Amino acid sequence: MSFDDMQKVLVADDDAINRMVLGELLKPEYTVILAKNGAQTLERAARHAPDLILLDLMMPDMDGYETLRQLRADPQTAHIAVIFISGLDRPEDEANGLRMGVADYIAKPFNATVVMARVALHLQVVRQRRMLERLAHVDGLTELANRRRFDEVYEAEWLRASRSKRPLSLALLDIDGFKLYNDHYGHPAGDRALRAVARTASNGMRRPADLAARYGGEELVLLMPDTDAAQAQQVVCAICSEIAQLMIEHAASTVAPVLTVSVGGATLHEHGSETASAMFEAADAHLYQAKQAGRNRIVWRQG
Ligand SMILES: Nc1nc2c(ncn2[C@@H]2O[C@H](COP(=O)(O)OP(=O)(O)OP(=O)(O)O)[C@@H](O)[C@H]2O)c(=O)[nH]1
Repeated sequence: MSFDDMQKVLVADDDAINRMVLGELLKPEYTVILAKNGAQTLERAARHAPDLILLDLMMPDMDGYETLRQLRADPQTAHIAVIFISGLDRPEDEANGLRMGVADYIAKPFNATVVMARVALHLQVVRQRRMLERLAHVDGLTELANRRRFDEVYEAEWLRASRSKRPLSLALLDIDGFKLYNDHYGHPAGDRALRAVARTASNGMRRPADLAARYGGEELVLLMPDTDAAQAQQVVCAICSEIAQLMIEHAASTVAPVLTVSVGGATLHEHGSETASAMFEAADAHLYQAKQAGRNRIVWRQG
């Protein structure tokens, strides 16, 4: 396992000896981040995105409860698993912590083997949760985001664009004559071609906020926040050329000797007053026009 693959544990304790003991204990197996008070915990949690926080309940200035409340209030740190560590073995502290959603509660003085076992257990839960989230959001064949993920992101980006009056571009990309391709080369070859097109589309998206998703069958959707129509068409045009340059033979195509795609696009502009679904329908109508006009082309509208 490389250093980067190691899960990160943040140890928050005002007592230097406790920090050192816990740090030394965890260091062989995890990347350890130390914090000596609540404020440092919040700052380091946001900066390092640890997988788990061991949080001392009794700290001066900001105690564990308040630190936890502030961690939960920040979307960046809200989902980090927390284990409370307390010098007082009081059942009400344990109950309060669990009620506030902490994963576990360890009473001091702690036993090293038990601490390690509990940390390992909760980090395993974190890994499993991430895997489930990934499975729920990723399309198995193409490994692009799936339709559910796209719907979530599109809704959020559309609201953000309307509020900030920044442009938002959306493109629907559909393989030309894919039924003929499957009929001619077989379904497994169709799957391979679809994966290659998906990879090319995804590689062609340049910014971190861009999203390529599989919308259905052989239809992909590309979402480009903060991108105007001219910029988006440039990106999409480059992706279409890359797809043609894959030179995936398509002998049955009525369009070209290689696999091509058609694209319908729409851009939400500063003055746009439509809804997210109307914008999607506009892109879909343009895809239909691109197909009607002979395929292997892009039709775009600026709204
Ligand atoms: N191999 C493979 N084929 C798929 C997959 N999803 C959808 N398809 C096929 O894609 C084809 C889409 O057919 P149509 O909607 O008629 O579109 P088309 O043949 O591409 O024709 P145009 O889009 O009009 O150019 C169907 O034959 C589907 O079976 C998939 O995951 N793998």
